[in-house]
Amino acid sequence: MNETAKTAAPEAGLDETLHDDRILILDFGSQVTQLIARRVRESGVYCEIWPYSSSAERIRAFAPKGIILSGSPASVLDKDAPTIPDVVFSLNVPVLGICYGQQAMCRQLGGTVETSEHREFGRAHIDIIKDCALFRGTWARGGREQVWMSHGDRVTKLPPGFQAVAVSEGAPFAIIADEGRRLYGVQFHPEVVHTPHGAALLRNFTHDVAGCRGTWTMAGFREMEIARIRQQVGKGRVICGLSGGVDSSVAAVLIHQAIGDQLTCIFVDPGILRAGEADEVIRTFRDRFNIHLIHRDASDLFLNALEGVSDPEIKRKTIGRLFIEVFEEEAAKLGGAEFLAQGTLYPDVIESVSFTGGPSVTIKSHHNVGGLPERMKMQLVEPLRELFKDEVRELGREMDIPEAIVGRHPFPGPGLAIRIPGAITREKLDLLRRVDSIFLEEIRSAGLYDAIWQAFAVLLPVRTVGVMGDGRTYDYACALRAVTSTDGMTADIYPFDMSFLNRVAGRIVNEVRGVNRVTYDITSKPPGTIEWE
Ligand SMILES: Nc1ncnc2c1ncn2[C@@H]1O[C@H](COP(=O)(O)OP(=O)(O)OP(=O)(O)O)[C@@H](O)[C@H]1O
Ligand SMILES: O=c1[nH]c(=O)c2[nH+]cn([C@@H]3O[C@H](COP(=O)(O)O)[C@@H](O)[C@H]3O)c2[nH]1
Ligand SMILES: NC(=O)CC[C@H](N)C(=O)O
Ligand SMILES: [Mg+2]
Repeated sequence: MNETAKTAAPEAGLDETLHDDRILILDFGSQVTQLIARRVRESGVYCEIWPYSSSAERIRAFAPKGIILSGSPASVLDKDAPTIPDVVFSLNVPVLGICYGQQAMCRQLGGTVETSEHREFGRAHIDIIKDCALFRGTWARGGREQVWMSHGDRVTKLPPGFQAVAVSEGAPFAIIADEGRRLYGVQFHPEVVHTPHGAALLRNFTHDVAGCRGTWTMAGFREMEIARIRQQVGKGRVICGLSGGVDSSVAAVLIHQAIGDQLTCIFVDPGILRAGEADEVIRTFRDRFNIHLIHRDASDLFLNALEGVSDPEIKRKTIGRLFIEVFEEEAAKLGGAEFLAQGTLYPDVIESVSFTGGPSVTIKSHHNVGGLPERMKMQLVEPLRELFKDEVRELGREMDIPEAIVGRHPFPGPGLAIRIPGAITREKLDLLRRVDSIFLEEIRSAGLYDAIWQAFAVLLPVRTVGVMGDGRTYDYACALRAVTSTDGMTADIYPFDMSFLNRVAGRIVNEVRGVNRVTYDITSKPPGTIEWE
């Protein structure tokens, strides 16, 4: 998805000694590998996800204190099934195999795996038959525990040195251990919330078994990153596209702390922002930070280029290209800049190195990435490329960035243009701004803003018949969308009370002349995406 991330990924590892407690997660393609990383980070331990096919040299150089093997859609019984690199077992560090990871470990170390009649998907129970370092303090012998399973294969014979420590109906070897070599395997998924004590189990692995101290904090990260930015940039000049959103604001403040006046931020008004947004961003930033900020009104440029464009991908690419053009123009006015700062986050990096390796399908081109590397003369500075969104927020709070910025819902660079299916017009933009403001105003006054990941309105390209004040109307319909999420990769709809939706719909139809119908989008992601285009 993210070309820039592709270039960042190979050396995404931290070479500093500040965080020498690190766990390596080898990805075999499970849908939930990212959750393993989240749980490990939450336990205060730095970790990275690498493809299972990573080279032995890289793995050795990373010097992990422990290795976790993810699940996989593959079966170890498949011809050409992915295998665990030998180096994993020669580093003398603890290893935890999860589901496929357990099965592959068993097979490679001399056990047997078979396809089972007794497939388990979803909630299951395991019986603990022995005590084990992996769950010391959490579970004990004799207990019956709830876990989440998703497997068709199972281990049927253990490799030498291993013992079963827990069993389930479908998996006689639900947890296995070779305590001497510190090798562990679980058939279930401790990383998902449906395994209630899964996080504690992973914490036991990283802390008690692997001996990590849990020193990964945002304060430590900030110091390390400031040093790294200084080293990369030297005396060079950096420009940072500042949207007022969480990622670019946190990146800008961090870079400013590192290199001060060598940084110039550029806020572009592309004419597709929400009501009052440009003023608000400029005011908040100028009041609060002493960072050089250029405000460029490029609304005519963007709106003229988007005239008559109805294809979502063409809209996105046009917007992406114009952003770069404007950044380059502004950089030239400053006498040139060697670096462009971006708020790339870890999910972008992970997606680009996913297990399949090959090009994944393009669902949508994010405005700030498509074609960037070939065109750019500037080198990228991406200080947040190892963080998840909630970590970025924590870092922002650590640096005293106001809650109004840190807690903001994400807003996409292509803005309202991708919330008006079909060609956009100034009239439609104006209608959508008014609908959107009412929706957000009501969300704020109901105290729901922070419980929602992102909320917005979409102006539909359909007119419907209505009756108002005994007269006929023939106006636009709109859709409201509100979702919960932790990283934007998957999302659930926010379950508003009907009375809330009623109130919002009533206000929209009464106050926005030109809109006479309101719907609520109840599609989760997947199968939908968050934005409509
Ligand atoms: N109006 C804008 N002016 C300048 N740069 C922008 C603008 N909109 C987006 N960008 C650039 O595009 C990048 C990606 O946008 P994105 O929306 O992912 O991040 P963000 O706006 O910083 O944070 P958030 O995800 O919270 O909205 C930003 O980090 C910023 O560098
Ligand atoms: O800066 C951005 N430029 C883009 O081109 C873009 N497209 C989607 N988004 C945001 O990403 C998250 C996931 O969105 P989707 O489910 O629609 O892909 C949601 O938070 C979206 O708002 C974008 N952000
Ligand atoms: N979730 C997994 O790792 C599944 C592994 C393997 N595909 C199985 O069905 O058992
Ligand atoms: Mg944004």
